[in-house]
Amino acid sequence: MTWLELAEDHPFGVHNLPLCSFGRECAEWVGVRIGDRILNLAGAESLGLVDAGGSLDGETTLNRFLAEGRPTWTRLREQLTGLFSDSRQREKVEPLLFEVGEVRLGLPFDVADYVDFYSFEQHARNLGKLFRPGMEPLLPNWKHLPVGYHGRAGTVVVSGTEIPRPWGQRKRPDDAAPTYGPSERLDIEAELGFVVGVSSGGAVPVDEFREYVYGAVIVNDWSARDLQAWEYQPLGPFTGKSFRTSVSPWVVSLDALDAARVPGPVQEPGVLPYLQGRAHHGYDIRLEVTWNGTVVSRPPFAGMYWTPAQQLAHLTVNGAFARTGDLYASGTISGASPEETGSFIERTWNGAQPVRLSDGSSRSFLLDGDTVTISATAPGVDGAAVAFGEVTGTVVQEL
Ligand SMILES: O=C(O)/C=C/C(=O)CC(=O)CC(=O)O
Ligand SMILES: [Ca+2]
Ligand SMILES: [Mg+2]
Repeated sequence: MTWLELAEDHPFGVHNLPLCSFGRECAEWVGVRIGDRILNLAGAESLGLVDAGGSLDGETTLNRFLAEGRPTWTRLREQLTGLFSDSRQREKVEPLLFEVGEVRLGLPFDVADYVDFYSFEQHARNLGKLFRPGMEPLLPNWKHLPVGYHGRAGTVVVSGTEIPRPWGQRKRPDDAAPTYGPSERLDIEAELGFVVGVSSGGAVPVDEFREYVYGAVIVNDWSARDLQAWEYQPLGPFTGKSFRTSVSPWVVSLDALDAARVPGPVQEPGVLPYLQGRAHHGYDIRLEVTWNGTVVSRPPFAGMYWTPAQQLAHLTVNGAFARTGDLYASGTISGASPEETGSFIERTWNGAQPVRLSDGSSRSFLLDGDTVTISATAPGVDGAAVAFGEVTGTVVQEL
């Protein structure tokens, strides 16, 4: 129960409490969403209403708080639950509340490194068929390690940021030589991104996942398929993906996702010991992809082959540090049917089966002016959903 007059099952109720960076005029703070409002956490800590070791007071991004680690994360969650449940706190808390619709939402944390995996089997099979026709779609390493690459942290942007159509080299099938120009096959990738809080000195075992990772955001890994297809061999994605990557403004904690945990998939062949552990579990998170207002797919995260704990173990197994603010994305989420795919190259099967939008037009890849919005929810306690909010972006012509 809360004095905030929220419906019991509000998807941003006391069971969720996602963190953000927000601002008004020239001021900026860190905050927490409750219902359709945001509590100014920087202000709350400076007034002594919460205590996160000074990591919120005066801060405009979550990095210092994320670096504090699990005891502080748990304490803040308990303190906030207390503040929002105890009606005697109302008088002190209310002046620090802002309507979500009246603020500007920023990138919630400074992104340190950005890694993107390729961990959904159906997606890997689909892209294998589309990029390497006639070959075995799943390459020999795929079931032994979570395939991934390092992306570009500096071009991760918050939801609502415009996406200029990237230009680059592409080689059209009938052309003898590559040409330079705007991408003609601009696509999305619907993913979840996990946010590292605590820096590691090296390898993070599967079972220490919760000590290092704070929570998750929705990711749209915009992808220019024509640039990608021409440039990617043998080193992997480069300018076809590095131009922008959008994230949702709310960081949902692993604590809020406990009720959504599902067993990790059975992995056959078995994996090496460093990829094993009890924390090998997934999450039942359901995404929805909307193209100019028409829902075109509902990708199911629960079917992910490599789990977030295994991905972190793998990306640090060589002794690489994980750092506060690292973002590692799951890979495109694509279930078995076209209506569950997380990219348009799969949804339209390379343009062979365009999708019809509610305005009567049809699409294969993105046109200038198109808007894509990805939302996500997970089951929470007592039947109340945990919302991630959304990540949205509109493609604009680069002048
Ligand atoms: O198989 C390929 O060559 C293509 C791979 C990608 O496009 C990367 C990708 O989709 C990563 C992801 O799952 O998001
Ligand atoms: Ca991707
Ligand atoms: Mg990208």
